[in-house]
Amino acid sequence: MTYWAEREERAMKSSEGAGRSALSADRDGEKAELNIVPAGDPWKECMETAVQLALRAGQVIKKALTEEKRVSTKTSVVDLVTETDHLVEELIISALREKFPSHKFIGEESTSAGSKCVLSDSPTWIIDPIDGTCNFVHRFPTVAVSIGFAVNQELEFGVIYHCTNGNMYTGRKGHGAFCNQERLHVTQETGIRNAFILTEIGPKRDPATLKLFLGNMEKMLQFQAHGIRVIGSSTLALCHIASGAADAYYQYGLHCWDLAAATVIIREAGGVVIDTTGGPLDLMSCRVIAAGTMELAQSIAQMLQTIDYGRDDEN
Ligand SMILES: O=P(O)(O)O[C@H]1[C@H](O)[C@@H](O)[C@H](O)[C@H](O)[C@@H]1O
Ligand SMILES: [Mg+2]
Ligand SMILES: [Mg+2]
Repeated sequence: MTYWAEREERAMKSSEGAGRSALSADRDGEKAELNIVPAGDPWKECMETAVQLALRAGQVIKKALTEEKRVSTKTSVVDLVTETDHLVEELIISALREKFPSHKFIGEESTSAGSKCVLSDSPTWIIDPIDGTCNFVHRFPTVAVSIGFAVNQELEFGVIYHCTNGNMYTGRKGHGAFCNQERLHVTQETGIRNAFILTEIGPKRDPATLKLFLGNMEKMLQFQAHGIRVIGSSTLALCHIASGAADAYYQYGLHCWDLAAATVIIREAGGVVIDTTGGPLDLMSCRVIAAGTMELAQSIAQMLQTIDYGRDDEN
């Protein structure tokens, strides 16, 4: 059992059930003996709370994975959402609002319900309650909860919890990135040839989009990339870049709540996260390239045909 799974079990035993916020687990003496949050960190308490809430959310998601689900669709017939997505987002945001009433929140399902997706200078939590909902609906165990945090529009830390294998990925600006207790480092691959590349399909399935998506994959393979994989969770795919399990990731059609936490984790693992044009990352642009090296990221940028998914902050 992983370190975090053991902690999760202890947290569960010290509280009355998954419904209680992680904060009460804290109050029951399950103080997080976290060594991933450096001393004197101004956002220490926030990051510790994020880890506790990710553990709590992970319990709810893991339990619901094999249960019957009520599934509905959002922007397309393959863009799925369940009652657990809503429950988990409400659990996380209500607990954070209670502890940090002046903070702002961007959540995938709140945004989908019409909340404005705007990143101000206020301390802002950027949350994907279940990343990999299509996987979740099909009981495919690659699902995560992602909690990012920004202040003055700068990403400060990220927490991504793999709900079924217990891997807790964390990154704090200027203090490194970890998976459980292990420090993360990206690869040093510089060329597409021999690279192991991850991507995601995105929710559009019209013929023109599919042609562009498959065309981009074809180009990578023509340049003799060793492999391309689509795992159905952009945040966990991005964590694989941070851990060195893959060399690069690109996608059109993800969102700021897929990117926020993972961007800190990759950068703190020594990697780069940029726009698909090769310029600086635009968190709201619904597109990204991440890689262990800037050379590899730029090579991919030169290759890609753009797929337009609009912006998170345009509505
Ligand atoms: O909707 P969730 O939170 O499951 O996020 C997924 C996106 O919906 C996909 O478009 C995208 O392709 C990725 O799979 C991403 O993880
Ligand atoms: Mg989601
Ligand atoms: Mg997502």
